[in-house]
Amino acid sequence: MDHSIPDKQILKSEALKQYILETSAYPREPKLLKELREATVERYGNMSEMVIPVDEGLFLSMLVKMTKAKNTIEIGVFTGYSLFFTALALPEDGRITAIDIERIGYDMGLEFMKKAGVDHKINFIKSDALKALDELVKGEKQEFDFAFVDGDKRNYFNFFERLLKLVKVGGIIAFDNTLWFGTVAEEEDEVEDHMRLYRKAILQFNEKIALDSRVEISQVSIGDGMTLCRRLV
Ligand SMILES: C[S@@+](CC[C@H](N)C(=O)[O-])C[C@H]1O[C@@H](n2cnc3c(N)ncnc32)[C@H](O)[C@@H]1O
Repeated sequence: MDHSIPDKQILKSEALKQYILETSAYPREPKLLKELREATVERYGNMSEMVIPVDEGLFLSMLVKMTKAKNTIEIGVFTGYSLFFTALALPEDGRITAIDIERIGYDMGLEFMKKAGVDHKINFIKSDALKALDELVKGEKQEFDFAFVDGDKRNYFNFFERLLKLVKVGGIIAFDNTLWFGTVAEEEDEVEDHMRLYRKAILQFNEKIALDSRVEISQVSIGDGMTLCRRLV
């Protein structure tokens, strides 16, 4: 009999992903978030895949609560599914600065956030994220406790440099999609052309961040991969 320990690869199949979603994620998804997720699928079809999965949303919510974050920042809003999770997790006087180059998706999500009574926590900035971050760095000093980055993969390291100035020492900067649909572990010629540009950017980002002594990191195998960076200096 083979008693060897199997690989620590948790998601072996699509069926296992569905098991996680159906057993522990969907039953815990707040009603208005479910409505927003479904409305996003209806309006955006395949593009709705950009939204973080429900289990990752629940993880994000728990991170915000565990770190007792009050002032947070998000890059890449789309229809606001991850933003909504964060806004619900924040205390009543919490604040989230949300940046996206487009506003149309946010406006759709905002209707659901208003119904939940959390819209007052959100400061939406319609801008290219790098430009907005540079302005925040130059502007009146403010410290964020937590950051979630989910937009413009090519600029992840540039965002990281700015966020290191904006997030407090001990604060968390979380980067989404750091496994880029699993393509980080595939050869370039196995990867579809339209996925290659961001795959390359994510590969470079992952290598750089792994060696960066200014942060402690943890690569979490949830959703499409989430890398947590805790600022050390
Ligand atoms: C993956 S979606 C965000 C999904 C969202 N976090 C969620 O889970 O519901 C990425 C978003 O980043 C935005 N984006 C892309 N490039 C950007 C840039 N340079 N500056 C700001 N936002 C950008 C896009 O408009 C898009 O809405």
